[in-house]
Amino acid sequence: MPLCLSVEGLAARRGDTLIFRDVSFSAGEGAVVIVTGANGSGKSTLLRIVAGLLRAEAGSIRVAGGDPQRPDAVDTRTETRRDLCHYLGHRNGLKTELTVFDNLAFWRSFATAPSRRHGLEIEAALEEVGLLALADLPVGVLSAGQQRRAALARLLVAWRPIWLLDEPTAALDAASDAMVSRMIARHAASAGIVLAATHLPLDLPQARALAMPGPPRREDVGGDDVVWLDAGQVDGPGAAP
Ligand SMILES: Nc1ncnc2c1ncn2[C@@H]1O[C@H](COP(=O)(O)OP(=O)(O)OP(=O)(O)O)[C@@H](O)[C@H]1O
Repeated sequence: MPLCLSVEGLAARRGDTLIFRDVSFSAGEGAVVIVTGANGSGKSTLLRIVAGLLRAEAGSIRVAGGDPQRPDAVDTRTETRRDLCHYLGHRNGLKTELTVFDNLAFWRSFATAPSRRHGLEIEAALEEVGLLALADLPVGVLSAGQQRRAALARLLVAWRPIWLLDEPTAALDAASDAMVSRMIARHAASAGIVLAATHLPLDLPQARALAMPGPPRREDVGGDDVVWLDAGQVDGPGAAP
């Protein structure tokens, strides 16, 4: 059965504020979903919840399907949602004092499931993002755009089926935007799933938009009487349907 990420009736609270509710979508292999919405509408929050970094207020997230016999060896019966996702947040997730190569060597060993096919070799990933010549420099001396490109190379050195990308083109020049579009298209074409929040239009004809609904009005959610599901009812990682 093909891999599928399904989000149903998701709601999120930050502090005392209900940021959004009733967010539902599903994304199968090859899907690219672009999350759109105003500043503060909850795009980052949504990605962090799907990544398993924040609890939802209500709703369910399921990753089901996958075929352990295929070369990508995705097994949603044994792997957690966290294992299946690559999350690229606003921060790059790189140690500034380590070289670009050593950062990627860490991510390659950390993010690769033992049974899973490997991603690209580090040199190939660096070539892909145009950083091969800078492999031996500490990340801290790179420009902001170069650091973002090194972070994008993280996605390539360990293959994980679901990419969760928060403003992946932040700090990148126009030519690099096209590189990100290419990376996303290639990942989708190799049975991956991409959920990306971005303010920039990416050149991805197959992408679908998921517009964040904006904060619910108090009268729409029943004022103080509203009862939200316990966050524990959100399905755990890798739950079967
Ligand atoms: N730790 C927190 N405590 C309280 N409120 C928070 C916290 N983190 C985020 N928020 C609020 O949650 C809302 C959603 O933030 P989020 O970062 O998900 O929005 P976004 O759509 O990604 O915004 P942007 O387009 O500006 O990146 C914002 O109003 C933000 O101020």
